[in-house]
Amino acid sequence: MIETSSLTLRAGERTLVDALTWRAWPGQLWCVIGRNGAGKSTLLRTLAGIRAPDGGSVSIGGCPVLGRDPAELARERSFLAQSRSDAFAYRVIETVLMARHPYHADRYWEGSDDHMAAEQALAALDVLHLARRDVRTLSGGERQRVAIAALLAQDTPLMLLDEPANALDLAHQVSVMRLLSRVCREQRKTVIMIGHDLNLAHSAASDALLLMGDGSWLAGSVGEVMQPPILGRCLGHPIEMLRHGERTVFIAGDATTT
Ligand SMILES: Nc1ncnc2c1ncn2[C@@H]1O[C@H](COP(=O)(O)OP(=O)(O)OP(=O)(O)O)[C@@H](O)[C@H]1O
Repeated sequence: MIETSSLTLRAGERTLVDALTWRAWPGQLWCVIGRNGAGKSTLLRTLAGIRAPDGGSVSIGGCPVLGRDPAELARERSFLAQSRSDAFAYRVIETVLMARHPYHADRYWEGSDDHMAAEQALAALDVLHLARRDVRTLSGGERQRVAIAALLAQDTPLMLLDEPANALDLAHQVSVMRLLSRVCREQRKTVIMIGHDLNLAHSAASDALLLMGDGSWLAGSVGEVMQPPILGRCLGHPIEMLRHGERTVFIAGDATTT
């Protein structure tokens, strides 16, 4: 479980998040929603313990994230950054095996269990066939799926993902959302992801945290907070919600009619 207490985040003169007191439980998949610059990535980095809060605190499993032993923290939470650069010619399998290092207390080399976890994660992301490739030769979407595979292989109770659907084609956007939803449900993990696609978010998430851009925020179940008037205020554009069979579909409304 991750929780924040009166968490405040600032950037220059702006308050991005004001006094966020919030909890996410095992089995929940939260989507963080807000317009560009609202503070979503800043929040996710703070939840991961990579950035210090400007006020308040973040705890994972009941212990503050700041000051935690890095190896211990890496067994508690994994983090997918919005972008990455590959300076070295690692093979795909090696980049995923690196995610297993938090489990190596007294050895450097990976064991057969690590190889199995890495290969299973690559297969789940449909990139096992790329295992021997130099990561620098991958397409943007392939590289993103390898990064998500590394997160799965890290096998932490809490997964934090900054725009996991970035660079993915439609089929992989849907399959990655289904995968995250499944690991949440079946393995009782907690997933917090940032996403700009309301339809993907609604299809996968159980809960949503809306950052309104002025420091205020709203947290609740998807049914409670993913409502057109609230989303419209959050995103600065009218949103319409349609029913299509069993599905809920969000579309951008006509700004000139409001
Ligand atoms: N060092 C800094 N000084 C001033 N402003 C900063 C600094 N670092 C970040 N910011 C600002 O903080 C705000 C929040 O940035 P953040 O990356 O968290 O936004 P975001 O909601 O993830 O946006 P996006 O949807 O574009 O990814 C942005 O307006 C950014 O320009």
